[in-house]
Amino acid sequence: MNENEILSALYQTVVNRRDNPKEGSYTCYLLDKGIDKILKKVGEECSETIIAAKNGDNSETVYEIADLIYHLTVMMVQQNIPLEDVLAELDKRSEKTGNLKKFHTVDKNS
Ligand SMILES: N=c1c2ncn([C@@H]3O[C@H](COP(=O)(O)OP(=O)(O)OP(=O)(O)O)[C@@H](O)[C@H]3O)c2ncn1[C@@H]1O[C@H](COP(=O)(O)O)[C@@H](O)[C@H]1O
Repeated sequence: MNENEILSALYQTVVNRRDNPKEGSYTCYLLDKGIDKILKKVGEECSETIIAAKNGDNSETVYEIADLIYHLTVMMVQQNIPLEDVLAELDKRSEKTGNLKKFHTVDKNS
């Protein structure tokens, strides 16, 4: 699969699982459990990503980032957030450079 298509294919798979539940699907299990379970998993995978990065273990970090992206995708579908909205927001930001001042005006020492 083309690298640029991977995120949208994952998103579409999750939408398909929501619309056509499949036995044995982990995605269906999460969607069935609901938002609290999904957010708990997002938090867990986020923490595991942080720990892997802190340990300097890049292959473990890559694995945890993939877990995090998957669980964020399930969250987006559950919340009816189109992938295009996130991509559009990133694209909008890419038009602007030199953002340091705007984001760091409060504490000059941090
Ligand atoms: N990318 C993923 C993906 N990443 C992680 N996982 C699953 O996420 C789960 C997380 O594991 P954990 O050990 O943290 O959790 P657990 O103890 O198994 O379960 P709980 O804590 O959630 O109860 C594992 O079962 C992984 O297999 C994923 N499951 C599915 N996908 C994608 O979703 C598609 C559809 O999968 P199904 O919905 O299972 O058909 C797959 O082809 C993939 O593209």
